[in-house]
Amino acid sequence: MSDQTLQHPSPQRGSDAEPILEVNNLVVEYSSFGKKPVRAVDQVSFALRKGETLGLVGESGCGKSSTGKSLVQLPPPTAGEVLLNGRDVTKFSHSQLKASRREMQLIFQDPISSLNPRRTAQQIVAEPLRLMNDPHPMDSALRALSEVGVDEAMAKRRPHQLSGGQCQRISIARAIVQRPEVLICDEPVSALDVSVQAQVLNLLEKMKAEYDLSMVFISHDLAVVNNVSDRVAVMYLGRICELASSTALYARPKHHYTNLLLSSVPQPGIEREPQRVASEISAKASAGLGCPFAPRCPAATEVCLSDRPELVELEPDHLVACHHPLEAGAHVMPEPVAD
Ligand SMILES: Nc1ncnc2c1ncn2[C@@H]1O[C@H](COP(=O)(O)OP(=O)(O)OP(=O)(O)O)[C@@H](O)[C@H]1O
Repeated sequence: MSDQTLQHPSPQRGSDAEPILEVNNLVVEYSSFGKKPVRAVDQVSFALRKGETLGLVGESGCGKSSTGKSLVQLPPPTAGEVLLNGRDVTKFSHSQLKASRREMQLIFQDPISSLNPRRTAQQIVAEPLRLMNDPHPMDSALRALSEVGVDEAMAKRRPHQLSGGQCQRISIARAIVQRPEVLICDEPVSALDVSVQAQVLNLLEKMKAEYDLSMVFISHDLAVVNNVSDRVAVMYLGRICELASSTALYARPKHHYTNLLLSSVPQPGIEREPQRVASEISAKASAGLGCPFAPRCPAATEVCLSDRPELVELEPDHLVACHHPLEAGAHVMPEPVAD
């Protein structure tokens, strides 16, 4: 298989697989002086099963990055639990947190700016190894870099002398040498040229299999998320609105927002009508009650404006937060609400 072709993820992990990470009622708020705090993440709960890749998808600003960063306490969440192997990292002391950071590594979107510009690739990867008391950190760094496809000549260069794809390989090596159990990848390929995206995704897959990692994969790109994930959580305005296996979610979405996202992926030869929404529903929903998607939802009714739907398991391993979930086989654009 060519290095540019996307390989498929490992076989799906069953719902009985043990969770390595459990997130309960996570809230992230940003405060700025004299202003009302912005609630970026609102009561988000999910479990990451051992060995799986869980995709986190949604439009820009829905809270994906805030969720990912708060898992590694950068910054810590405003409320909620983050249980790594059953231990709540939000309650950790400074030294416990330092030790646990190794277990959960974050890969950032912009690889060049996430690396120290004054260090060579080899020094960057050697740094955590030194902290881990590796007796030969520079040699080990070189081996780790070679494993991710960075040769000795490139290892002597600084980030600005390398391409985005090469820098992302260095970020992956820096994370992997710390032998994490969980990798949180925040839009790891969206800043890269399309031609190198598949190479980096394949490298992540390879590292995941080799080092027995579990992964949270954050992206706004539905196609990328589908390719790499065992299960997918869809976020809308700070909340998870649907969570299911990638096969079920893409073939039989139950939430109208997931359906809208899937329908807006351009398909050759298919033109879709834009959705219209009743102005009365828009006005009521902007009061902040009920379902956050109601102003855009073609199926919204009174109950959607007054009661916030909880995320419930409608089918085995398929969770939806909706008062009027789509029936099986309804993966088409529903009729818009009349004005
Ligand atoms: N440091 C911050 N201070 C204040 N508001 C923030 C901060 N970071 C994020 N936000 C706000 O929180 C909300 C969620 O942002 P977040 O970056 O988590 O979303 P996202 O889904 O990852 O979007 P994107 O893909 O565009 O990064 C947005 O309204 C954003 O403006």
